[in-house]
Amino acid sequence: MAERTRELLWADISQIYRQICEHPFVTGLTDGSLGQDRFRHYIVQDGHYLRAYARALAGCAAKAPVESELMMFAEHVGVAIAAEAELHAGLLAELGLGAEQVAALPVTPTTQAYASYLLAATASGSYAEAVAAVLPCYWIYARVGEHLQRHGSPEPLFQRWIDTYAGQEYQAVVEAVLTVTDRLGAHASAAEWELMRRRFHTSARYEWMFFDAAYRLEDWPV
Ligand SMILES: Cc1ncc(C[n+]2csc(CCO)c2C)c(N)n1
Repeated sequence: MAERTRELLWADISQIYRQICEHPFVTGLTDGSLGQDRFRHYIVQDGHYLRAYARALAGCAAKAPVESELMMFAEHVGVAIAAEAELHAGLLAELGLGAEQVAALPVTPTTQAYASYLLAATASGSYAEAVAAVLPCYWIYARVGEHLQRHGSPEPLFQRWIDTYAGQEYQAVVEAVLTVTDRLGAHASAAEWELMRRRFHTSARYEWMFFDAAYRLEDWPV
């Protein structure tokens, strides 16, 4: 039997995934060496990212051909806004930042680029393209969460973040999206399959860049 879409897609980004696991931001979460300033940068930018991501998921929901998938993506919109916002508010309070201070911190270049890319891909592409674009966010975090859980973190703040993505509940969410992806890939034309691969690969690159931007405390150069 031919390989499933998920295996073909993952093969394209396995190198990027390894580079994420080896990135000093990610290794710093488990060995405790990640500075709080870098984690704070990440969490603030992630708040901005999640608001855009929720809209990208709403784009997937709007394009879904069946009600079960419309409901699934619509539920994930709620999760991205509510559950993660709660995690962020808790983490930011512990990092000494209030909601007003956070709102005053602008979107930085990589966040802007990734968010804009997702919104464009989900607004202008087919359903299959849209799902391929949002998939790395779900899938890479599930894999990174599992990876980090095996090591654990000496820093309770980092461990809380790890627990969110390594949990069974979250892993089941990702499996449901992968099931949709497999079906879309199996029915895609050659041209549409190439677009799915490209969207998936580009978003995976942005996932690496997102960690890297936080590590560099990225800001606008001008
Ligand atoms: C840059 C970045 N990429 C992925 C995630 C993880 N994530 C965000 S929303 C969502 C699905 C619905 O909850 C998942 C898995 C993140 N937080 N930040």
